[in-house]
Amino acid sequence: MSGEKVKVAIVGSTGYGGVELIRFLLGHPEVEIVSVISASSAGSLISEGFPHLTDIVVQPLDGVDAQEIAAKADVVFTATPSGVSGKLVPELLQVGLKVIDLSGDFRIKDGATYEEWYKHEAPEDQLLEQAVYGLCEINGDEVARSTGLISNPGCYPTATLLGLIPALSAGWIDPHSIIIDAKSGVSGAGRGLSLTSHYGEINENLKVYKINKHQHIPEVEQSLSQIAGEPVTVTFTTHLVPMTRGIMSTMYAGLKGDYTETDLVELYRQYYEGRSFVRIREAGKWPATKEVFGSNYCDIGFAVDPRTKRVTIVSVIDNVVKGAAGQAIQNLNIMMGWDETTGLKLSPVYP
Ligand SMILES: NC(=O)C1=CN([C@@H]2O[C@H](COP(=O)(O)OP(=O)(O)OC[C@H]3O[C@@H](n4cnc5c(N)ncnc54)[C@H](OP(=O)(O)O)[C@@H]3O)[C@@H](O)[C@H]2O)C=CC1
Ligand SMILES: CC(=O)N[C@@H](CCC(=O)OP(=O)(O)O)C(=O)O
Repeated sequence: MSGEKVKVAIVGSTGYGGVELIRFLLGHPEVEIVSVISASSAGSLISEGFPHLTDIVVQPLDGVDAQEIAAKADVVFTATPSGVSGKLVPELLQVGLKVIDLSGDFRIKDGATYEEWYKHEAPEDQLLEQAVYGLCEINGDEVARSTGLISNPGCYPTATLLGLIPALSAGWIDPHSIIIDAKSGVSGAGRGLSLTSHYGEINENLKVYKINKHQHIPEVEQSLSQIAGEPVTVTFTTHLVPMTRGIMSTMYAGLKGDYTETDLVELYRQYYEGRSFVRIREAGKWPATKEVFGSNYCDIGFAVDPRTKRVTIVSVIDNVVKGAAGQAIQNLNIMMGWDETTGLKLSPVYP
């Protein structure tokens, strides 16, 4: 491999976010994966747990050691659970690594709010301040100027914020009327075993969970409040659906004028002009999760009800790609000054 490639390491490489990072980074022309890391399986091959990577990833898993990672890599992705990232990331920054963290630990700027929703200690204020919230299409400029810590957005917030921000920022919707009804496939819960994602519990079932208690609520409210210039609260309800990948966020808001679906399509197409990964459906057409499966796209469609003066916005992503690994690589691309689509130009898997 070329010595000029950027050397990357992946902590949490044995999780769903980690293996998806491997899948995309193997095809990325500017990077070399120098270390795949596991806290529990160091020394073994990743293909023991993931046979689909047999003969593809042949280097044994490394242990979690900041100095060793820094000796090999320039950039490290931490695809680790919340609570774990909060403790590990400061060590990685201290040894000079650039870090892209996939957990929720550095997304909330206010430590007390983080502790209220995540139920464990927040990282230091200085790091929360330093972390750039990497919602690429909205904060790309900040990502490009980052000093070394990117906090990758949550899966639900990515679909939701990309769906709401253009209308909110144009002043077309009432910030106090927003209701979000979001649905996710089970891979959103990670690879760990739990009764919730057990086949017999999820197959032929539709479950609502964490009503008014979901940890992504303050993340969504933080961004919407910044855009609106005033505190915004949302009703946010999450559901688990019997599929592996995919998020659909269906959002309802009161319209502040007689805007049509065609107006919304035009507004959003202008807002996301030049951004390859957001696709706006024409008036009267709505996206489905299969239309983004395995890809870094976020597809958005609208319906306006003139009777209720409300708009319904439908936004879909693949939670493991645009909601995690794909957006993390998009952030790497922007941080390094590469085209944001580098290594990510895969069309969705269909059917
Ligand atoms: N799945 C998704 O759709 C999304 C996930 N996220 C976030 O991304 C992160 C990773 O998620 P996901 O891959 O789904 O989770 P998984 O549960 O599938 O994987 C997490 C990985 O973290 C590793 N890990 C656990 N404890 C430690 C530790 N103490 N030190 C180092 N590594 C550890 C584990 O590997 P090992 O024991 O081998 O080290 C495990 O493979 C989480 O914070 C999650 O919330 C964000 C958006 C979407
Ligand atoms: C289906 C499912 O269980 N999804 C998870 C998403 C977790 C996640 O991505 O967590 P952070 O973004 O906060 O790190 C959940 O709802 O908690």
